[in-house]
Amino acid sequence: MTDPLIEVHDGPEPLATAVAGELLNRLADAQAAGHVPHISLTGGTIAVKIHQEVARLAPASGVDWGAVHVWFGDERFVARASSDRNAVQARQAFLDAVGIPDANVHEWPATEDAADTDAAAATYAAELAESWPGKFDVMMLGVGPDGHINSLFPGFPQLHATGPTAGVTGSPKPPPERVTLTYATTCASTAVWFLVSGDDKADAVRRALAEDGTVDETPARGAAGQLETTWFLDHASASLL
Ligand SMILES: O=C(O)[C@H](O)[C@@H](O)[C@H](O)[C@H](O)COP(=O)(O)O
Repeated sequence: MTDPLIEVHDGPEPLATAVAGELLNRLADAQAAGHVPHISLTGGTIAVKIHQEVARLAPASGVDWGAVHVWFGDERFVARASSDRNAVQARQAFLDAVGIPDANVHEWPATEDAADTDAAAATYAAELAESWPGKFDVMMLGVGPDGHINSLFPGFPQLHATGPTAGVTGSPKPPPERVTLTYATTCASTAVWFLVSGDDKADAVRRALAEDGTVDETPARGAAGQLETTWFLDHASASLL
C-alpha cells in the first residue's frame, strides 16, 4: 500500500470543488482508456457538497454516465425513500442530474427489501459478486469524529469481518441500523480518498495518520488504496497534523 498524499484546502467549498473536479477527471481518463470505472460513494455532509459540485461540473466533463458504475460504501438500513439514505441524498445531489442509468447505481437493500441488516448485507455481497469487477477505481470515504469510515466504527466487530459486507446494529452514529463494506472490499480499490472537513475531525485525522495506533481505535487507519491514498482536508481538519 502507498504512502498517503495530503491536500489541504481553504475550506469545505474549495475542498468539495477540488474533489469533484478530480473525480470527473478520473472518470473521463478511465473512459478514454476504454475502461468502465466503478466508484464507491460515501454519505455525510462533505460528501453532499462534493456531489453537488459533481452535478455542477459534470456537463463540461465529457463523462459518459452510461459507462460509470456507482456503489455505496455504506447505507442506513431504513425505508427506501427515506432522506436518511445515502443513495437518496446522492440521487438528489447529482445522480438524477447526470442521468446515470438506474442499472448503474447499486443501492443497498432497504427495510422493504430485507428482513434485517445481515440479510441486506448478504444481498449486496451477491450483487458485488455478480456486477463488481473486484476493484473500485475510487473509494470515497467520509471520516467521523471517532475516526469511523463507511459504517466501520471503533471497537465494533465488523472491523474484523472477513466477508465483503456486514450488517451493523447499535451504530453510535444514528440511525442505529446500517450496512457497510468491510475492509476487504474498501481496500480493493485503486484509489482511496478520505474527504474530511471541519475542526471536529482534526483529532481523528491526526490519529489516522499517526505512526502508532490501531484500527479498533481509529478505523480510518485500516483503509488504503492499492495505488493511491489521498486525504482531501481543509485547514480545520488538518489543524493537528
Ligand atoms: O453513512 C454515513 O454516515 C457515512 O458513510 C459516514 O461514514 C460519513 O461519511 C461520516 O460519518 C462523515 O460524515 P460527516 O461528513 O457528515 O461528518
